[in-house]
Amino acid sequence: MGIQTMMVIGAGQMGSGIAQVAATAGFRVILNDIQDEFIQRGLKGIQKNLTRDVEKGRKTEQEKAEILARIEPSTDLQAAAQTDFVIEAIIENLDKKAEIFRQLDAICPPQTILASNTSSLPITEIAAVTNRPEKVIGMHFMNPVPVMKLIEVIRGLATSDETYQIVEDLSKKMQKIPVEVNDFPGFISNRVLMPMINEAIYCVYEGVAKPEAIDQIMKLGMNHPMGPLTLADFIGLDTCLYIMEVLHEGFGDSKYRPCPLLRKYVKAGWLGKKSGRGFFRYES
Ligand SMILES: CC(=O)CC(=O)SCCNC(=O)CCNC(=O)[C@H](O)C(C)(C)COP(=O)(O)OP(=O)(O)OC[C@H]1O[C@@H](n2cnc3c(N)ncnc32)[C@H](O)[C@@H]1OP(=O)(O)O
Ligand SMILES: NC(=O)C1=CN([C@@H]2O[C@H](COP(=O)(O)OP(=O)(O)OC[C@H]3O[C@@H](n4cnc5c(N)ncnc54)[C@H](OP(=O)(O)O)[C@@H]3O)[C@@H](O)[C@H]2O)C=CC1
Repeated sequence: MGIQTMMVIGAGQMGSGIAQVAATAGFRVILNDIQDEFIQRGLKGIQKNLTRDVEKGRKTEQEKAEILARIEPSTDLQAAAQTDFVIEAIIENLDKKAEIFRQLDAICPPQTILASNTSSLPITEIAAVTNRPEKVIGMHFMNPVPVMKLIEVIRGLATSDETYQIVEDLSKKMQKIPVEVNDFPGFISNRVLMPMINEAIYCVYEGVAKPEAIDQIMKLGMNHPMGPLTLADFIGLDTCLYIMEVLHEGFGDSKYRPCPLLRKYVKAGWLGKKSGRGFFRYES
């Protein structure tokens, strides 16, 4: 199956990054969100990244213009009827994702593959709301999408070999490296990463050290490019909390309990970099 047109649903930090790499790989991309304002914000980010590529001599002005011209904004989910492939990147909420997949199943032609960029939610359950579970798969990009090489590809219980192969080929076409995992809460990436971040938050909560010190220890001592609290702010504290809740509920093990300080920050609207404040402060 030759993929020509894809839809990316959710123009937040992940969706806009995915649209950028897909358009750069030559695909026509319909970038969908509930409000045009969010799409315009996503497009602005893509434009900024491409301008930096031009300034650094990695792309020409013409290539930049061609990539941007391949991205079409749309607030109408019905536009998915024209697509061969859909990647959903809305907020990390099972009911909201299931609702989108239910609608997509009714809108899209039967051959269209429906992928989710979920960080932790069960692909098998998302697939089960559709009449095409063999064509539903997890395609988990890492943040920042234009930079990070990995795509964690998650096979739901019913995902077919053909669907897996198409996603593996597509990932390579987007200059990424796909790695296959099975469908368990948090998959591999966030089952390993998020408890470390949660533990770093417990260290703040218990007054073991200041956020700056915790990050410095992990950067200088473990060679992490970002400390865990800066990384949590970068991912989004709401997303971190949702993922911890999925791990906690999915495994029923208290070792995954989200730190109360994480809950408090999210309730206060301190979502990290995207809201201007999390463990650290950011200028918009
Ligand atoms: C939650 C989940 O479900 C899964 C996840 O995604 S978990 C998060 C996974 N991501 C990480 O762990 C990221 C950890 N951090 C890093 O790797 C690095 O800090 C970083 C790549 C983000 C930035 O690197 P840095 O060396 O500190 O900064 P900087 O020199 O500004 O950037 C390095 C390059 O990345 C690019 N870059 C940085 N941030 C970017 C962004 N948001 N978008 C696009 N490009 C970006 C820069 O342009 C620069 O490119 P060139 O050198 O080619 O010009
Ligand atoms: N942040 C990260 O580091 C990573 C996140 N992910 C996953 O990617 C997904 C998106 O995360 P991220 O980009 O960070 O989140 P953001 O909050 O940046 O973006 C989510 C976007 O989806 C929009 N949205 C919400 N509901 C709908 C809907 N029904 N239809 C269309 N658009 C909708 C939101 O609009 P509004 O603002 O109005 O809600 C927002 O623009 C999540 O599943 C997350 O777990 C995966 C890898 C890494």
